[in-house]
Amino acid sequence: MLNKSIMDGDNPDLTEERMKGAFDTDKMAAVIYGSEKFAIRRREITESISRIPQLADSKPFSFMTREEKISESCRKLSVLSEHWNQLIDTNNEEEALHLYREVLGLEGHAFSLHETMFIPSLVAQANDEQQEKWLGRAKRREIIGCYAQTEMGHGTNLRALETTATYYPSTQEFILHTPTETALKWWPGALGKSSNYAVVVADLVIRDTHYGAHPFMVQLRDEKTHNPLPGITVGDIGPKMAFNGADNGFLGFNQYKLPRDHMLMRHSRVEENGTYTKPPHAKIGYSSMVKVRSRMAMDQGLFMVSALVIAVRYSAVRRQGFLDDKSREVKVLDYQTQQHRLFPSIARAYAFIFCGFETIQLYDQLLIDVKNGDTSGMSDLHALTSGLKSVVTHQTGEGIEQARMACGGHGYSMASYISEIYGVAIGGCTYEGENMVMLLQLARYLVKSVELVKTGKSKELGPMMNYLAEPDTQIDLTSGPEAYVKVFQHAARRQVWKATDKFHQLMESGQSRDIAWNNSAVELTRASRLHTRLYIMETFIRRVSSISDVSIKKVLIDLVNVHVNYEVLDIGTYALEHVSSTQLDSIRSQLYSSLDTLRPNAVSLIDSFQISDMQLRSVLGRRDGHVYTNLFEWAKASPLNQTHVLPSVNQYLKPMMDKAKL
Ligand SMILES: CC(C)(COP(=O)(O)OP(=O)(O)OC[C@H]1O[C@@H](n2cnc3c(N)ncnc32)[C@H](O)[C@@H]1OP(=O)(O)O)[C@@H](O)C(=O)NCCC(=O)NCCSC(=O)CCCC(=O)O
Ligand SMILES: Cc1cc2nc3c(=O)[nH]c(=O)nc-3n(C[C@H](O)[C@H](O)[C@H](O)COP(=O)(O)OP(=O)(O)OC[C@H]3O[C@@H](n4cnc5c(N)ncnc54)[C@H](O)[C@@H]3O)c2cc1C
Repeated sequence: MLNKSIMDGDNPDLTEERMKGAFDTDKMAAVIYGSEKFAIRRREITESISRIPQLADSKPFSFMTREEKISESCRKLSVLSEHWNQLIDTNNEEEALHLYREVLGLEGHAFSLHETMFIPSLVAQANDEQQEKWLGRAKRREIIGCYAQTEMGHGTNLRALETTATYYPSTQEFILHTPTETALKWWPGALGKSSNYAVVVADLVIRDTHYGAHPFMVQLRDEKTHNPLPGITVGDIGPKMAFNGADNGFLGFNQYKLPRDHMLMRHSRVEENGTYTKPPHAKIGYSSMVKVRSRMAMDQGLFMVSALVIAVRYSAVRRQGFLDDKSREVKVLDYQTQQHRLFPSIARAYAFIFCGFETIQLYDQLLIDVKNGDTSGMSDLHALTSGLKSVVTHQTGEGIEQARMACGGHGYSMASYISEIYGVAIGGCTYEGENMVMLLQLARYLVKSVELVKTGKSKELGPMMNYLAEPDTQIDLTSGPEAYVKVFQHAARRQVWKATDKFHQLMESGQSRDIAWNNSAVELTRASRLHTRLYIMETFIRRVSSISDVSIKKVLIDLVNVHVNYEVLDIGTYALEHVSSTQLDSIRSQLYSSLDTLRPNAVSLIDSFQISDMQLRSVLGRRDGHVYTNLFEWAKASPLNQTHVLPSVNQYLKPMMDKAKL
């Protein structure tokens, strides 16, 4: 049995698909999750969780109010705390994240930011004594922390943050203060009601000099009563588009005193007498953001996969209309339009996850380098992750929305759960740096790279930038995926140079740097997107080439073929400057035949992610494929169906109709 999720009693249409798969889904899971060991651990953790009944949802999540969702996740966290050490290796971040995803899903919970930003901030920014004091407590979950940076008035422009941390040598204390309404911290996840500590980013002020954003470890609530401490105003910012199991919060300080050693001092310091030592790199305080951005390709890939698991399984059991055989309706997955809607996203999801592995490793390496005093890799990783987070969040949003539409009417129902996945995923277009802003950060790096080439310093180009210095060459599209990489290189190079030239010309014409930049910004963001998509394609091909298992490699090459053909067509207007319209026609034909080739493996490709029903929370996407029975059961469980006649009918509708009868 190659697809390990074949079970007796499953919908035969899905079983048929799983039998068709030409590769072993466990082996594919090992490729997806980076190692056989981790793929096995994932399955073991999922299996162990399923044996703890208290970790199951107490009722369908879609029927819960915000309060119920928050209470349910807290209940599960308290159950988890009894089992933590048996379930996972607590020092393994990936195992912990898998456990959270399985048990708590994606709508947020009290520890969402604790693991992803609070602890990483302490790890990267606190000095040894501070880590001694807080890290153990945080890791043991004696305290709950979050990351409070964004304010009501400013999220992007960190230099304009208004919350001040003013140092007074006389008392050796900082005074944290919120001078205006717009200075209220606004948005931080798990801040409103759950966290009792926060890493707060505030403008450091010493003797009237403003040193800009610095991180501080701040206690927000009493550890015994959980009440806010005097001088602190904290609360929930209200319901959001999605993520409503999370208490994103607001936070204000009224002359709140903080001991000197609560500024995180690994990189910058304030001495007792107020002497300030600046960090070895100006942006080192931004590392918690780079950490999360470096994870986003992986996380977003998994969001996209969740939607695709639902849409592809559903498409394999949904029968509507006829092709050749007029005696039986076809699975909608057999329609070319359906495949075109879904398969390129499957390819992107694989590509994002492979990119995610690279950037996570690059961040881990950077952390070590920075600890050893070497900050030279910071700009490269900042540029890479800025572009990547922007492109993957945007494309993930597009892919999930297509997946929803691919499920027809039932996709629109919360039974599919796709709208929640969509809402959560597209939050990523905004958080951790608004996408346009981050594309422009990468653009700075691209422009500088062109300037190096122009001034004969190509040798100093950073990783992935050499193609900017290379001349255009003839492209032979029959030479395999590398030819498509060449198309992307040509297109990205041309756009990067074009945007840079425009920026330079505007400055030469007398515009200031900032105005010239703004007037070139759309072209610059286009350059950043093309560059990033080139990186994604190259990484995908590189990863697939390194695989030795023949059956796995074969299907992944099929997926690469879908990817490269689709991507080149998708940048048609740029590609046309390098390939002819006849060549584009032939790419189109190849795309259609690659969709056809992939078709038998579609279900196995998404099954390979081994996302449990518990995590998926989708009635439509369940592994067993009994869509209609499951859907009816779910609808019957709706709170509206617990009584035949709603009170609102008796109170309003009936009297209204009765009156009309008179
Ligand atoms: C846009 C910038 C980067 C601008 O910063 P700035 O200090 O004003 O910079 P500038 O003077 O314009 O200079 C730019 C320069 O600073 C460099 N730089 C910027 N960031 C980094 C970095 N992380 N590492 C290394 N270098 C960095 C850039 O490369 C530029 O270098 P250059 O001047 O070109 O040589 C910054 O303000 C920023 O990062 N804004 C985005 C804010 C953000 O991401 N907030 C996230 C809040 S937490 C959150 O959302 C959590 C959600 C998680 C969840 O819910 O799961
Ligand atoms: C779900 C969610 C969770 C979050 N969690 C946290 C958290 O845990 N902690 C935390 O501190 N924050 C958090 N945030 C806040 C988030 O990081 C910010 O909202 C984000 O950085 C964007 O900043 P902004 O809101 O100021 O947007 P703005 O910058 O006001 O964006 C508005 C528009 O202005 C444009 N714009 C702004 N500046 C420029 C520029 N220089 N050039 C061109 N265009 C520009 C943007 O592109 C955008 O179109 C969260 C937000 C969300 C949605």
